[in-house]
Amino acid sequence: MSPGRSRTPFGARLATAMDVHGPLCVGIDPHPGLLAAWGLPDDATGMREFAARVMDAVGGHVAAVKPQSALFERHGSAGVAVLEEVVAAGRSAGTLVIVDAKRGDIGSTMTAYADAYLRDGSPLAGDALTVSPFLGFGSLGPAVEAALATGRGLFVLALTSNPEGASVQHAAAPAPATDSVAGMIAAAAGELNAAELARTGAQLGSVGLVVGATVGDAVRRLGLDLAAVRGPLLAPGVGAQGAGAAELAAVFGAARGAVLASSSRSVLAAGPDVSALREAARRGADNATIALR
Ligand SMILES: O=C(O)c1cc(=O)[nH]c(=O)n1[C@@H]1O[C@H](COP(=O)(O)O)[C@@H](O)[C@H]1O
Repeated sequence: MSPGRSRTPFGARLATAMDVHGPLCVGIDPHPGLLAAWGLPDDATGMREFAARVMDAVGGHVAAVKPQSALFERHGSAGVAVLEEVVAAGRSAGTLVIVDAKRGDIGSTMTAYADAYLRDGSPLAGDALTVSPFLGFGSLGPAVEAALATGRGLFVLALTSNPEGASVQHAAAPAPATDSVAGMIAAAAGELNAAELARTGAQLGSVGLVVGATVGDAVRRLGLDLAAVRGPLLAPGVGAQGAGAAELAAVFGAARGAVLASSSRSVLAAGPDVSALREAARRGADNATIALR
């Protein structure tokens, strides 16, 4: 894939990858407990072997992988070097890499995060980045600009899978708006996608949302029109956090065609055997395909 402005936008690349492999993203979360279960040391060498096995198993076989940055950062620069290797392995395998670093900062420092995670040639730049809009959606401007300029994508936290998220994300926006905070985030992403899709003619924009598969009836209760976002909807919470096929179908309704279900521990628990991992990912993708049909 050639870097730079000529690259097909992330939303279009993700739509193709989901068509080919099914709507599953495999999270690469080297938790200490998983390293122990795989007989690996809790250090950078253990994480390197862990990540290499996951990439051997699923690289070229799933729509996307999502390395969780904090779990690599635990081992400092040696751990971050392993994260960089995962990004490079995804590129070699032709598998989209969503770096889950949940970055968000005031504009001037957001520019530096954008440079680290969304610039061609940066060793930490995958195909998309998770970002936090809770310093104001506008603070993400430098990331939006960098992502769209380089054919990358963003997943903006909107309705997160953890129970504590509701206390902020379900809150009503300040008057005169009537939307919830999550609704305002969805609307802002939708505006960016409308502009991108008007330019490119693609079906799916590059500014996605994170909406946990565990959020129950929140989408309906808050009146969110997720289909109107016209961007990908990353749905963590499938597997270890308790959501399954029924929850995926119920949470996303008419927007289900844009959903990329995400599972980490429930797939990784099948390791360390590479073929067992690949089989677990296959099963996850098949289940997501059926649930979101
Ligand atoms: O942005 C994320 O990836 C994310 C958002 C969210 O709302 N909930 C959530 O669980 N995640 C991430 O998704 C992964 C879920 O892992 P499992 O619960 O093991 O499938 C973790 O890496 C979380 O940090």
